[in-house]
Amino acid sequence: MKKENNSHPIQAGLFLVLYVLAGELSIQLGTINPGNMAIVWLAAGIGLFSVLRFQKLGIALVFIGSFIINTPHLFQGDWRAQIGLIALSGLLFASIDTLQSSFAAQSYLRLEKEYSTKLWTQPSLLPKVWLHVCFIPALISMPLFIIFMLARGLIPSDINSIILRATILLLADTSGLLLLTPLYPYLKAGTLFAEFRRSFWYLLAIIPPILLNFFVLDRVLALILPLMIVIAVQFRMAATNLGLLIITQLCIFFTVQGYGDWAKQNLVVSLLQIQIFVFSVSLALQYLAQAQTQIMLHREQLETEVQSRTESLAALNAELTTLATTDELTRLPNRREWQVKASQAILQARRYQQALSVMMIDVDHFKHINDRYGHLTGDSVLKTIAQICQQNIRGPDSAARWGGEEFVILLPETDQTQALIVAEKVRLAVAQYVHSSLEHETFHVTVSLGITSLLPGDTTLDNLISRADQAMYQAKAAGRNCIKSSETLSTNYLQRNKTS
Ligand SMILES: Nc1nc2c(ncn2[C@@H]2O[C@H](COP(=O)(O)OP(=O)(O)OP(=O)(O)O)[C@@H](O)[C@H]2O)c(=O)[nH]1
Repeated sequence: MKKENNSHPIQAGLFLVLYVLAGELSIQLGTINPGNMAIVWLAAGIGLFSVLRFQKLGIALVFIGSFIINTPHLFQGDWRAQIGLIALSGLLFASIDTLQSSFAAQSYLRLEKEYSTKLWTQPSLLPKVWLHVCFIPALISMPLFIIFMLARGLIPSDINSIILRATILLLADTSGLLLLTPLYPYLKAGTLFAEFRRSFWYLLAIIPPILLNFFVLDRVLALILPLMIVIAVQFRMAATNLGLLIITQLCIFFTVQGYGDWAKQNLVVSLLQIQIFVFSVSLALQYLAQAQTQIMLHREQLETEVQSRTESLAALNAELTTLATTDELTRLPNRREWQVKASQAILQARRYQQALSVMMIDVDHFKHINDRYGHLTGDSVLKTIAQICQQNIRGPDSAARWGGEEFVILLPETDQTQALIVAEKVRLAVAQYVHSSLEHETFHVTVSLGITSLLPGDTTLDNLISRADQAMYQAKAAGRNCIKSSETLSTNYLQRNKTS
């Protein structure tokens, strides 16, 4: 904040210098005499910047700047004799310039408030900016200048000469505003220099065709148009106006020096033609630059939209996949998902002649648990058993909810003996777990387990499921809370284990 305050007077001083330089450059490059009327009055644009940036101080800057530029050009003959009149004329000139800049700045702020960011991205708003910020302020100040200059005898009073000068004056002020106004948003954002650097080589490339036009062939000017179109499309508003500034200044300079196509005519007509050239080219290029900005913005919007939609679609897909493959209650893989995995595991086990076992688990007297403690407690029991199954298997194994109160476990690379050990771990863990009802009643639950292992004749998962199922029913028949294997060996092993 402090820095801003300190830099304020320095910045204001720089703007004053810039205003005077721009005005003097405009006068020195090409003027219509008598009357010292610049062809493109760049000071009008700098005046607009000053008022926009420094408000009241900016108005004072324009007044002082205009007085400094214009007063020396009002001297005619012996200045000592008419010093009072010259000073008064300088003050009047400065007042008209200040009025013009203030009016342009007010219109600019009004439009900016009305359209905010759209003001510089909507090509359809361009005519409005031209009219309100560039043309009307110039139109208001022009008659005042003409009347004043006629009164002081600074311009001829014949009607043709007045019309010509009025037109030149109007176009000069309008084009000064027109070329510089679009640069203000960049100046405000502090990105003008960066924009200039970005487009530097393209802007430099404009100069050779212009030199060629004025020194070698008169028609080469058309060459810069494709280049300017590229600049407008590639770099948009700031570079377009910087390019237009270069073109305009060089065209005025060389024409006044007597070079090129325009110079062959009457100089006044030549300069008028340059003004018209500036207008038509500016209109087309500024429109193109803004249309391109709009296309870019639309593309960015579309890209963001597509990206966010792709992301939400991916999230939705992931959710759908989870829903399609997971059991909602226990969060274990569901039957379909497990069947796919188990079928693949069987293929692999057969291919590499590896062992594989399947375990079927059924909760004992689950109907009774539901009836006694309620379905919510029954659900909680199923979730706990699912967790116990998960906790007692290894990474490559896979537990799933088969349906209702039944679970399955796939045990790749596991033979009958190893499968029995896993089954026993599950059985014991379930039997030892203390469940609690909603009414805080505690109870135990047991499971009956059937296991089977892959046999050479097993071509499908159904073979194993059906054997594991039968073994599980045998466990139920044998009094529940026990393990039965589809092979006699394991039955003996378990019976031995149970009695021990
Ligand atoms: N709470 C709850 N109950 C379920 C769920 N799925 C199935 N059940 C119940 O589980 C019970 C299974 O009963 P049965 O098939 O008669 O078997 P059981 O009572 O466990 O008897 P055995 O299997 O012979 O020991 C039925 O009452 C079903 O309503 C579930 O997701 N939540």
